[in-house]
Amino acid sequence: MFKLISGKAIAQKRQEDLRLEVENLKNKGVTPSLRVILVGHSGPSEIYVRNKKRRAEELGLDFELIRFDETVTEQELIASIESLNQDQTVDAMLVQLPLPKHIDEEKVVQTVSPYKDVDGFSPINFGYLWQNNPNVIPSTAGGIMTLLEESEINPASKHVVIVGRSNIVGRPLGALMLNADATVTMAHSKTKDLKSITKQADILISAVGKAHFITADMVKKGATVIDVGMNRDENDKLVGDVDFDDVSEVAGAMTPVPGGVGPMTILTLMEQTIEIAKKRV
Ligand SMILES: Nc1nc(=O)c2c([nH]1)NC[C@@H]1CN(c3ccc(C(=O)N[C@@H](CCC(=O)O)C(=O)O)cc3)C=[N+]21
Repeated sequence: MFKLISGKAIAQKRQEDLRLEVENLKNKGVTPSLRVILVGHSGPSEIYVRNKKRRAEELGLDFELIRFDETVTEQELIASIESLNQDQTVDAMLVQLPLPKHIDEEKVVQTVSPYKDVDGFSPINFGYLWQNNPNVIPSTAGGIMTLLEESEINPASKHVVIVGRSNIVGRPLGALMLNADATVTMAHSKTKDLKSITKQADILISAVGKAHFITADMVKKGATVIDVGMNRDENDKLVGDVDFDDVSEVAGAMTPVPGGVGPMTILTLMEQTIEIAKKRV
């Protein structure tokens, strides 16, 4: 029996509860506010940010996009973050990644106040997460946990294999899975004989960024497969890392792209913005 896990449907279902929460907060005089800093005009970032804006507005959040040209200096960017750190009307912010090469991403991420860091990328929030005492968590990883929970797939005592070790997905997801009592294997580009490892996964998560990367021969029968990839194929169509038609023949449950992890990322971002704002009440 094969189950398609629709992140889009789960996010929609939770969106209504969130809207009511925002209404409640507004009645208490608090409108959760989110600022997104976007540098440059890369196609994918434009789409992700547009989706964030749309969801935020549907919920009635105070949302503002702060744009910089790709020639912005590191100093200018940091000054803008520092002013948001000070701004009492701002609950939460994030700097859309990746940044142009002349800007030190680490330095930028470290400038965001840990209290307003809705992405959970600041070293302090990362540390809390790895100590099994999470505060704000990276939204893609958090969204995947919600998606599994809503699908009644409990990672406890399961073998979870994560392919990809980025700071925005693989690493934080590893921590969340460990916190949820999974046995975790983190595989990556230097892993030898990847297939022998992915084949052992009860839950396989791919966050690699290569179309058709995960094929049926890498998947155990009945496994849950979560696709974090956002790639363009030969025909410029949005596809994940997982060869969907091939893998759906062996997997027990799977997320599609689009409509899988992406909408859950945005939902988690909204949830966490609201959580931060609640502290003001
Ligand atoms: N500081 C920071 N925080 C992030 O959360 C962050 C980031 N940088 N950089 C890039 C990744 C990627 N990401 C996505 C958000 C929405 C969709 C999304 O809405 N996807 C839709 C479709 C999108 C489309 O139509 O292209 C879907 O999967 O159904 C995908 C990916 C957030 N990220």
